[in-house]
Amino acid sequence: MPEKLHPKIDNGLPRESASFAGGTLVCACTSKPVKVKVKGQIAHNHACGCTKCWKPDGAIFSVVAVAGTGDVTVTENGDKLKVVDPSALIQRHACTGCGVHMHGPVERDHPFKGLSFIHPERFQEDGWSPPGFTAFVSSIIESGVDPKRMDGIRARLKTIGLEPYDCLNPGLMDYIATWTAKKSGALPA
Ligand SMILES: N[C@@H](CCC(=O)N[C@@H](CSCO)C(=O)NCC(=O)O)C(=O)O
Ligand SMILES: [Zn+2]
Ligand SMILES: [Zn+2]
Repeated sequence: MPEKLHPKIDNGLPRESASFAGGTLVCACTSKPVKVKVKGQIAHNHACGCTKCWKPDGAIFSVVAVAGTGDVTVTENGDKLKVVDPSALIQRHACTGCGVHMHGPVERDHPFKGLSFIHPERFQEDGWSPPGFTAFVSSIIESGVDPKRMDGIRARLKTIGLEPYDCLNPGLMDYIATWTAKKSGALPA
């Protein structure tokens, strides 16, 4: 039996649709669900093994992507949202009814400032861009995964096509380093 990682990746990756122009994220509450509108296609979708990202029951990875904060609007029942950890870089707004993280803007001076982290599996619509890599794989041990399972889990991620990284992928790490170099003057701004 292959390792079960997340329901949206265990049986093949979801298909992107060229016509997807955004959609509505809905929490898991059966009454008064929180709804969040996202304009446009999402970017940098990935599986994440960190302890901070919201995961559905039984999953050892989350699936998380970014959208411009200006393209993310809470449209219904926003009074149910509460920031999980106000000291964190990502201000994860969780539903106090069901626990789903609905959006997570980065507001601090950081390369990701102006981006919001969202969980595309909560879209009512299909067609969002599928995850393309896995971040923070080693961090699943912090959630209690037996280190002996790691070889099997990394092998499974590679089979699915989600290259495992222990931080972010080269594209995002270069993005962060470029921002830092421009800030320090090591590269022209
Ligand atoms: N080992 C830690 C890692 C947590 C972590 O750094 N998470 C990343 C990735 S989240 C989505 O890619 C991060 O950027 N966090 C910023 C934040 O959480 O505000 C752990 O597992 O807890
Ligand atoms: Zn909810
Ligand atoms: Zn994470």
